[in-house]
Amino acid sequence: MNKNNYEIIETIGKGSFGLIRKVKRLSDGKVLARKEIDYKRMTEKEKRQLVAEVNILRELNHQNIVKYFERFVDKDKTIIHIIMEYCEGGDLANIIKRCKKEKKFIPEAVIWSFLSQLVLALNECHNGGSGTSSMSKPHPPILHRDIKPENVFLDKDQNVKLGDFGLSKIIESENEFAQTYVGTPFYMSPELINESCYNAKSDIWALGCLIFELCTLEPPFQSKTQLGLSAKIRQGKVENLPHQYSPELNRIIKSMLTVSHEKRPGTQDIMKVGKIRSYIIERE
Ligand SMILES: CNC(=O)c1c(C)[nH]c(/C=C2\C(=O)Nc3ccc(Cl)cc32)c1C
Repeated sequence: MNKNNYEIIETIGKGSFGLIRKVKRLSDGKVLARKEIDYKRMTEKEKRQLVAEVNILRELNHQNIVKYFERFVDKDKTIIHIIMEYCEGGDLANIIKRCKKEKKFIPEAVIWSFLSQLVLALNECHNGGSGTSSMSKPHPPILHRDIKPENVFLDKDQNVKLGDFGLSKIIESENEFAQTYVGTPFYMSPELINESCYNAKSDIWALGCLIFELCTLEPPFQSKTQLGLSAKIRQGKVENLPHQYSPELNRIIKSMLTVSHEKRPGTQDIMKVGKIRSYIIERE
């Protein structure tokens, strides 16, 4: 297969990496998304990360992770094309933007549904394909490392899809951790500010920030300066959610924003929480 097997419908996203296009597969008319990455100016390390991203996507097969179909390289233009599932609902950053504009909060039931689906997606990554609704072959733990509203997508049925593993990493050995920090400063965890290692609980922190932002339409920690932001993250004081949200939702978000990553819950702890456990049982 090559890029001529697809017809471009429109450009749907732009990022540091390149473009995301909505395309139609000519063989059967299926609508898909094509991420186009120009590797011309990439360092060897960035090229290795790009190969890692594709290899990770190929390993993961889960209904809450964007599905990978194929990839091909256009050597003349030094562009790699990654074909993935199309998510008609776009990303959560746009949902948050629209809610702010319309001064509307997201209903609690939707928040629980998004949280449950993302915990299942992260469980798939962290626990090597052993989780519920996993269709992946067993694989080493995978850290996403850049969970944020721009990297979470919705399909036409309001199913949530964790996407863009552009900064993700396979942890090949027990003692291996991702060393350098990457990702979004707003969602940077305390352990990273203290120059510790990025680990699975750092993804949980970022997920807690994301769910908090879905409820309040603002990130939990904000400052005009990186220094001020780091101080607030280290302090870990989390405001209560708006009154229409339940104490149970407040509790689970605050638990995910526990400063000590050792005391912070992992995916399997969160999956035991009432409403999430019910969601999982109902879905099986
Ligand atoms: C304005 N753009 C959109 O609403 C939008 C839509 C309808 N889909 C997307 C993005 C993706 C999409 O539809 N499938 C994807 C697979 C992987 C990645 Cl990294 C991104 C996507 C976007 C950004």
